[in-house]
Amino acid sequence: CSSRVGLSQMHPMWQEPLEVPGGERQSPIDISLRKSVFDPNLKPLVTQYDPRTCQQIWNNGYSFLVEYDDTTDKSTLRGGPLEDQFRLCQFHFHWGENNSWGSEHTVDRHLYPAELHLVHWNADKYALFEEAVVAENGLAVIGVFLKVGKTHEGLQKLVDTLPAVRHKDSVVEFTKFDPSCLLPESTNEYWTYAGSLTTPPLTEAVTWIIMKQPIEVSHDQLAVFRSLLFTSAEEEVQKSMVNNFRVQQPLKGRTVRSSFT
Ligand SMILES: NS(=O)(=O)c1ccc(Cc2ccc([N+](=O)[O-])cc2)cc1
Ligand SMILES: [Zn+2]
Repeated sequence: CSSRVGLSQMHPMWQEPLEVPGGERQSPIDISLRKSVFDPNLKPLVTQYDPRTCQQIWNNGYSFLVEYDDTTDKSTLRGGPLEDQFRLCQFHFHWGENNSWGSEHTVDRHLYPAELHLVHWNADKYALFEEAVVAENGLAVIGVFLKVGKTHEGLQKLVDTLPAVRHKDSVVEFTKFDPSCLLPESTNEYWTYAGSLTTPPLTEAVTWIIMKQPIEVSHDQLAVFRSLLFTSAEEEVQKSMVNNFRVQQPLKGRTVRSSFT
């Protein structure tokens, strides 16, 4: 998908801008269980992902992105808090240097070792990803927490490809991958709130949908994530790609809704 737009200004430890102009709905946030509000009108999520739209994996110098062909409505998300149909553009992860931290969102301040983001844009309202990115609620990102446990069989195909994209700007073909294998069994229990991209350009265009149930991956699978590099092959000093998460942002009066009591 075309999320390559605007990535050039991104570099590993990009300086955290103190305040994004009009930053009233920044992400990530801490999800407080007692402050979230059950909304009985929230619908079940409907994902329809076609593995044939999976194209490649790209190390963009901040994470690795699995990119999908989003020129048709073959891989879509609708339902949940969403009014429109959204197209899957890419998914990527954020993780730490060890298993004690790495997620961007937290639940009652609980940190997970990693977090998956499935990025979708509103194809009912916009013709291109680039348009949706700057539009209020042009994007919908599903967040899934990762915890250390048994090996995730579906993830292993992806993990085996990572050494081929060790350096920044490397790309490798990656096909026939169905990202629904990375969703928890129950996708009916989630939190949702209005937020932003967690990396530049930090635009406030995202409806966040955070799954309550984490997925389990093995210690060794996470270790392969950490073998990736922020730096390109030409650079003398190689830097391990770890801690690629943003610090938590103020809620600023926003309400986090839950689809469950
Ligand atoms: N971490 S996250 O909030 O899910 C996230 C999702 C997608 C992107 C990719 C991206 C989104 C938009 C742009 N842009 O408009 O220049 C550039 C890169 C960046 C960050
Ligand atoms: Zn992300």
